[in-house]
Amino acid sequence: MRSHKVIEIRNLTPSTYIIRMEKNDFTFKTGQYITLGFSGSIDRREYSIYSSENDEHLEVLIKEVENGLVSKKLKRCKPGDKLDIDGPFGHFSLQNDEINKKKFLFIATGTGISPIHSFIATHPEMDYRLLHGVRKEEEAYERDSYENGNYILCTSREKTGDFHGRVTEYLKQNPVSSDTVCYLCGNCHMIYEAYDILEKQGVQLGPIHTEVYF
Ligand SMILES: Cc1cc2nc3c(=O)[nH]c(=O)nc-3n(C[C@H](O)[C@H](O)[C@H](O)COP(=O)(O)OP(=O)(O)OC[C@H]3O[C@@H](n4cnc5c(N)ncnc54)[C@H](O)[C@@H]3O)c2cc1C
Repeated sequence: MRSHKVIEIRNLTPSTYIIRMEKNDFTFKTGQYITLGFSGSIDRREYSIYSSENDEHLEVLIKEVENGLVSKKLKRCKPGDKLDIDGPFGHFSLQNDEINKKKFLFIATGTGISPIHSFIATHPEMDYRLLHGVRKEEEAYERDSYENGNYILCTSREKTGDFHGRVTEYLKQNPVSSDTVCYLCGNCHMIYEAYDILEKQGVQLGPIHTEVYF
């Protein structure tokens, strides 16, 4: 376990924030996650790494969960506080031999965009489309990080996104070519449904990568 000093907190919405920490000698493969909590506390939770492999600091994107213990506490952390990190963990990662050869479709709901942000920030030259499913437009976390036209915001509660409806509805109306490599990250309902739709569209199931948050 390592202790990392908080550098800054970036509030993206009233409930969602990014914690930037010192990286020290921590290394990870883009797509992996850490466990995070205040130094000395036994309460820790898993958070995907938002920053790129090459950034000089480490960032996580967190949504405060109603009645949540750790996501609420971390929202109150301040520059200079020490956080304990364990990891990196997980196998949600890109295949080196595919990165510059394949077409990618990333499908994320809510903060499930975090490891995808890390993929794209680490490999900005990738050929990708990103479907981001949220309730409201304000949850389009730092959409300027993605190349114009590659990011499609699907809003289910407002008509303010690029598409009004869930990512799964977008997928049904906009079929995917079978040579696409798909990565899914977010809530399990979206993942199960999107998986079925992609299977019916003939996308080989091997290259579908999933990460279920809870
Ligand atoms: C591999 C992995 C990566 C993750 N990466 C991220 C990430 O990058 N950003 C992020 O914000 N979260 C991420 N999570 C979720 C995170 O680990 C916590 O579960 C979340 O922050 C809630 O913790 P808490 O202590 O605040 O809530 P808890 O005190 O554990 O739970 C309080 C209540 O909220 C419910 N709940 C728990 N988690 C959620 C949730 N995510 N949404 C809605 N309700 C919930 C519980 O069922 C419970 O009723 C990830 C989870 C996993 C497994």
